[in-house]
Amino acid sequence: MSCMVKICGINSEDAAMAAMSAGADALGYVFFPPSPRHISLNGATTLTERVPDSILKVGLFVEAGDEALENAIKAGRLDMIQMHGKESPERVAEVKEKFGLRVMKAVSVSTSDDIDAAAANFDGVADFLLFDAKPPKESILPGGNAVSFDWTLLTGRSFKSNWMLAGGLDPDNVTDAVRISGAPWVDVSSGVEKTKGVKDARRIADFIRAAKGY
Ligand SMILES: O=C(O)c1ccccc1N[C@@H]1O[C@H](COP(=O)(O)O)[C@@H](O)[C@H]1O
Repeated sequence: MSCMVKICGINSEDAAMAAMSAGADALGYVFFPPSPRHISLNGATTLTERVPDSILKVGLFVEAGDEALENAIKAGRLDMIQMHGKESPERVAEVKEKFGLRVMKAVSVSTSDDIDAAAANFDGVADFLLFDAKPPKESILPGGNAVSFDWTLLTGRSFKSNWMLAGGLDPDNVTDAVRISGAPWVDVSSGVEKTKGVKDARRIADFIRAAKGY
């Protein structure tokens, strides 16, 4: 078992270095001010200078407008836009066309109907689908809540778009998550932190080792 890994919520040089030296395939920058992982445009510019082109730089946005996208794309030299709000299929297609970048659409999952709806609306429209758990009612964040969903909902499913599994993954459960779901990619934030918004180098390394089956 081996899969590709995105470490999300990278907001310090230590975190970026820990992820890259452990073998991360993609880094995520959160451009959503309410998040404890939020990174400024200047912060993204500084970090990106240390990231080789071989590592995918993904900007996470929640219902962002064109100007915010444009500024962050330039600052972080982004390769992919992660849309983690209630964006429509039309908006996904528009952003792809306007900015010429890959787009990943996050989908909140609690039942198989949610996966069917995502497939109907976004499969083949977004370059990547990102299956994440539905946020708890009290959360102000649409993701990054350390909540998982039933991975068997994805067992045996295939999509035209590439896809990632997210939500409550950590070094202890990612092996099972990949085996059960068949995910080609995993995405993690909370599960590799020591405190909210602060990444833990050891947990990042353990997570990547487990996901890739080293
Ligand atoms: O990480 C955040 O703060 C965040 C904020 C707003 C939307 C999404 C966010 N994170 C994404 O949520 C999933 C699951 O994260 P976790 O591992 O359960 O903490 C992941 O795709 C993050 O990129």
